[in-house]
Amino acid sequence: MMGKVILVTGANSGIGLALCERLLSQDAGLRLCLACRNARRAEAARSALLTSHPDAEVDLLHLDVGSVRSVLRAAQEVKARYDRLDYLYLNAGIMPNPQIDVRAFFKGLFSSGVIKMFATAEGILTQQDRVNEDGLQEVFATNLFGHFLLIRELEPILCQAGRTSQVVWTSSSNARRSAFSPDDIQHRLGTEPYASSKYAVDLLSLALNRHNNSQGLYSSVICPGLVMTNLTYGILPSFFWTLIMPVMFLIRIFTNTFTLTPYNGAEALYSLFLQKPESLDPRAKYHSLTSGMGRNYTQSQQMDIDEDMSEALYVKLLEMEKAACKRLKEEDDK
Ligand SMILES: NC(=O)C1=CN([C@@H]2O[C@H](COP(=O)(O)OP(=O)(O)OC[C@H]3O[C@@H](n4cnc5c(N)ncnc54)[C@H](OP(=O)(O)O)[C@@H]3O)[C@@H](O)[C@H]2O)C=CC1
Ligand SMILES: CC(C)CCC[C@@H](C)[C@H]1CC[C@H]2C3=C(CC[C@]12C)[C@@]1(C)CCC(=O)[C@@H](C)[C@@H]1CC3
Repeated sequence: MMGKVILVTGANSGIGLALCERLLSQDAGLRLCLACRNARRAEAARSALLTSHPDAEVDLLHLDVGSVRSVLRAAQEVKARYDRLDYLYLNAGIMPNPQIDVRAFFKGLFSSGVIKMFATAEGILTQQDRVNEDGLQEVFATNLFGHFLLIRELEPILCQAGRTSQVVWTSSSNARRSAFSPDDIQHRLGTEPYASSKYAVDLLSLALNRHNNSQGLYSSVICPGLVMTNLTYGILPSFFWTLIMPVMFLIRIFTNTFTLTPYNGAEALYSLFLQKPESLDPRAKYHSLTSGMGRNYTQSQQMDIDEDMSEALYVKLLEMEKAACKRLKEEDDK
């Protein structure tokens, strides 16, 4: 019989790769599937993991989570390869063209909300989104919709009698209700597509629990804190982050959300792996935190979400799923 199978999206770098490393260190008998869009980067990640865990079973799966066709293809492949899926880590994410509002940053620095600003980036960060080949907003498609389709397609192996499975989303403390509009779930009209997409992740996770717990599928969300990865190197160049690292360690004394390394950032993802899914709170976000002394831990915090909004989003996503599949079928029939 096949051992536990874990699929991680965006596994070739940053937090996703650190999670894979930590999972294999805990249990070398796991079967890991790295779902990545770039074959070269995926192969490099696999080699790195096999260097530290030579006997591990590490598979590669081509998945561009921002493309409907790629998601449907990848899901077929997963169902053909594995007869079970125990953990699905939905970690791939993007923040294109980020911009810091320098004036708002300095204003925030001398306000009572300074700690919150460092923990959530509220009011100082915007992005420029674009429309992808499926006609969807790219941030929404990558951070949320592609992952939603993947879950829906993988339901037959996620929801099996007598077994539980766990979906874990890498959300963010940047997720904010005021950045999300139920009438514009793709955030076509605003300048905070990242905050909107992560808030939608929080809402969707709640809806998934409502609809799927009875079939053994559980969903949770985590925030890794501020971590130095390719995503943050897109906000400020890596040399700048290195230059201000002493300041960052200083800030960590006041806000334990500056986890900084991918290993620390993966703490909450890893801690959920060690817990029974039934014992987790569907309304909580699990935060990776690191104290001023460098101690890693996970702490849960109640999310600012409600059932009605989460259900409304779920219904809209189901409609979009139908439309997307219909469109692809028509394209194939041509
Ligand atoms: N770093 C931080 O401070 C924080 C990060 N997060 C979240 O953590 C998650 C991981 O990001 P992080 O490790 O920081 O950044 P990285 O950029 O290092 O990792 C992102 C991963 O997602 C992959 N990815 C992006 N787009 C797609 C796509 N269309 N299809 C498949 N894979 C894709 C990337 O692949 P590729 O290498 O090909 O680009 C990469 O492997 C994201 O969801 C992010 O929003 C949340 C809070 C804070
Ligand atoms: C510390 C330095 C002197 C100045 C850094 C200022 C900003 C660039 C950072 C302050 C708070 C940071 C932050 C994020 C990005 C960089 C900051 C805005 C995130 C938005 C990165 C991605 C996430 O998902 C969030 C959890 C981060 C929240 C804090």
